[in-house]
Amino acid sequence: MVIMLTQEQKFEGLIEGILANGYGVCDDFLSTEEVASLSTRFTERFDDGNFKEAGIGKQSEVHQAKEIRGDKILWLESNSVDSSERILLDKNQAFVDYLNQTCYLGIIDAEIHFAKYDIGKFYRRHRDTFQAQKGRILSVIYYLNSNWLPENGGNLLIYTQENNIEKTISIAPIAGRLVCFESDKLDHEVSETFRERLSITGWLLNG
Ligand SMILES: O=C(O)CCC(=O)C(=O)O
Ligand SMILES: [Fe+2]
Repeated sequence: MVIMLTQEQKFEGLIEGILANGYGVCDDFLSTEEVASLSTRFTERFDDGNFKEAGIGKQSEVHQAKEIRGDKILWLESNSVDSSERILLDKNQAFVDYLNQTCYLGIIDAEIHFAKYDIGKFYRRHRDTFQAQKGRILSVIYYLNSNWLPENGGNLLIYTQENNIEKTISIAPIAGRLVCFESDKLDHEVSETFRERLSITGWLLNG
């Protein structure tokens, strides 16, 4: 039997995960139709030619960054009027409102980008609050990859501590899934992908 969760139950599940383990995972956070609409928009915007190689700090460091991360990104405008982008921005905002109401996180803004990893690309182990990225409290990643198979690689690896022993959690970037974790607490990486991998990554900011 398929159990359909309400949006509120999905938010609760994510928050429980973060409190218990440091990260939350919610499948079907985006519906099949929403994934399709966002994927089409993603491709349109990529084809416009405005995606940039992602950096790891200042723009001048993009060159060295290639050893560390290989994705191409495009930032979303928070006031976008595109209907597909609004689906994502409004759902993200609904989650922010719920977090603020129930956990008093004081989130006042979000920065969100499309990210495309071509075959052979990866993002080495890192934390999301390096250098000037203060104010990031939660990282959110929405995945858009239908029919993702284990042999496609490209997993999000999250490193957690259990009784001082490091544990690696491997999460596949499957369509509709949202992963959320505290930006300053968890090391994570994207393992090499063997298929084009599309996602939308955001940071919820309290300053
Ligand atoms: O795409 C992912 O699974 C993680 C991406 C990531 O860690 C980042 O952009 O900082
Ligand atoms: Fe990250």
